[in-house]
Amino acid sequence: MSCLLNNPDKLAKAREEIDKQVGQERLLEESDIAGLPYLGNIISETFRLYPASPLLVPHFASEDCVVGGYLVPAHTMVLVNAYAIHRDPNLWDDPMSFKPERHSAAAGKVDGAKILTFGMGRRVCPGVGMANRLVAYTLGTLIQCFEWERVGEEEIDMTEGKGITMPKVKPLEAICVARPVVKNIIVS
Ligand code: HEM
Repeated sequence: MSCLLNNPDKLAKAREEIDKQVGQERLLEESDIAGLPYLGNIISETFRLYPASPLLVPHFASEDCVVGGYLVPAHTMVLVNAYAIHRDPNLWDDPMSFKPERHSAAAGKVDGAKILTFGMGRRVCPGVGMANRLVAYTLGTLIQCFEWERVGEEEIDMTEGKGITMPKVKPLEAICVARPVVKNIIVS
């Protein structure tokens, strides 16, 4: 939501997609999510720039192994810096910009190996499907039901605080105004 408030054109595009696909007469449902690719692109782009677990979870080499050409001796703790990989200019065009369009089918499929928000391989997060659905369902419903605006002219402060899940230093404050669907649902 912070990224969208700093990029109102992207928020408007997501709202248009939801209005076209779902409308204002009923609430968005889980089954609508597959038909909302732009919403999915927004979530992928947010997970790229702000992975909730930027160093994933510590791994431990039980025996000597070679990863990407580097010897990892037995009993070494390995941390994967997903945050740095997701902002690596060798991997991403204009890496610091919030561009959901880069994940679109039209832009070509993003190599899944470049996005490590949920880890990868044998210990990949088993909750990935549930997490993606919940985030899409929640964000999609917030966009469908309310007009969102920044409190003032200033951009939302995205400064990252201390902590393993990268909290924002300044919690998000925003203005929301109910859209017609809220009245339609409550009245009916
Ligand atoms: C946005 C939400 C979530 C994010 C970003 C996330 C991210 C991660 C990451 C980075 C790991 C470590 C992968 C690794 O070892 O390299 C992990 C592991 C795990 N996650 Fe999630 N997760 C999310 C939601 C969930 C949900 C909803 C569940 C359960 C319903 C879940 C259950 C687990 C479990 C059990 C593991 C340990 C897997 C293992 O070590 O074999 N996660 N998650």
